[in-house]
Amino acid sequence: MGIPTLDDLAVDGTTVGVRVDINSPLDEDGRLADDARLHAHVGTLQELLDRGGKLAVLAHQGRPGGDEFATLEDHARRLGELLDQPIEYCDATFSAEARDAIADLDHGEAVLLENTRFYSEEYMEFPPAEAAETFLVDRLAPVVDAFVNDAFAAAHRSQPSIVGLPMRVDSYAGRVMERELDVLSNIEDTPRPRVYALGGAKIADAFDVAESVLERGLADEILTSGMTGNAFLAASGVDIGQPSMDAITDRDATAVEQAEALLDEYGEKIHVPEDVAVERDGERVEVGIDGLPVDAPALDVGENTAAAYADVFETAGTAILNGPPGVFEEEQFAHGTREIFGAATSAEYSIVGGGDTAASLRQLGIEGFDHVSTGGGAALRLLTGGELPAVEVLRE
Ligand SMILES: Nc1ncnc2c1ncn2[C@@H]1O[C@H](COP(=O)(O)OP(=O)(O)OP(=O)(O)O)[C@@H](O)[C@H]1O
Ligand SMILES: O=C(O)[C@H](O)COP(=O)(O)O
Repeated sequence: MGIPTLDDLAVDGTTVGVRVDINSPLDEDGRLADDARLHAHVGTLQELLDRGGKLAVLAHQGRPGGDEFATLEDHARRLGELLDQPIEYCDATFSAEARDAIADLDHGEAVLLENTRFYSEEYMEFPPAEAAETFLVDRLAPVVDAFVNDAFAAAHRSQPSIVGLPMRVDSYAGRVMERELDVLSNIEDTPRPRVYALGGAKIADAFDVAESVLERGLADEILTSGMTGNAFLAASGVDIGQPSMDAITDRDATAVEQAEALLDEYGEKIHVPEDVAVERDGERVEVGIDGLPVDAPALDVGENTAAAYADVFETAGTAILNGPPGVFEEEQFAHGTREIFGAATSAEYSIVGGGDTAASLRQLGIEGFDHVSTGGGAALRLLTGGELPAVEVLRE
């Protein structure tokens, strides 16, 4: 992998800054609604604690002004439960109070510092050398002996706690980062045929993935669903109806043209839904292509599409999933997600990327994947052949 890992770090007795990504959905009371990302970092944190580290843990939650912009107090409580030892919470990130909390740590103890994004610089993107001069880095670099970046899900952000600290402190990839890079940087070594199931509502991201993996010869089949599938259906010449078209063009005004261009060039590899499901009088109603257009948005693929896609996975070497096939949050439109994602586990090797995609698996209780990435945007960046600033700076 070419970057230092925890195997290269002499932990005992040292103070280690650890960047994790525990950015999570919150409920109406601002409490954690899902702790999957906290679970993911338990291995790295436990290892560092067991090896005698004093851990200053850094993380962000939400975006300034957003509903999920919140303190990390509840995260510290939950991390303590998961690690079976109290994790101190400090309501400061790099002030004297935070630095004192770090200085007071004993071997095998950890403090979770406050949401890094409470400080404006942490929500800006900088080249690493400039990030190294920010206040957060300037104040924290002198009080840690080493830095471990385990925040794969934020590795596409060139922000101070991600790219600035490694410019000033000896730095290492944590176990989550190491595993994600091992899997997602080596897609070309996975068994064929390689099938990508691209759904969800981030149509532009799905097109980027499709274009990149088709151009690079990585994809043998692409199964389109969700709003992405609706756009491909429209691009294939089917009148899907105004409500579905509006939903697509609200997201991306040129979506249908982009889908047309992909179909023109790679049509034989791209599967388009053959039926959809809409809501009528509160009920799920299946509509075949012949029944389109309809005056309601298509919120799921239909049963025939789900069955056809499930068949493709029967003989797949690798299944790569990004974006749920329907509005799985509503039970009546979860059918496509349940069937298609459920069938994907029959591929020899299966990988899941995307925050909502992973959440859909947990919600529907679908298990058996070889790798469920903690990352959304970061995983996509790797799947489309891009570089991650957090990783580049660990190489230096
Ligand atoms: N036909 C559809 N119409 C509208 N929304 C849909 C449809 N199918 C799926 N969705 C919605 O897509 C959303 C998830 O799509 P998204 O592309 O954001 O997934 P993701 O890549 O896993 O997530 P993220 O990028 O946030 O990590 C879900 O909330 C789901 O309800
Ligand atoms: O959830 C994510 O994708 C990461 O935590 C990064 O969050 P951001 O998109 O708000 O930078």
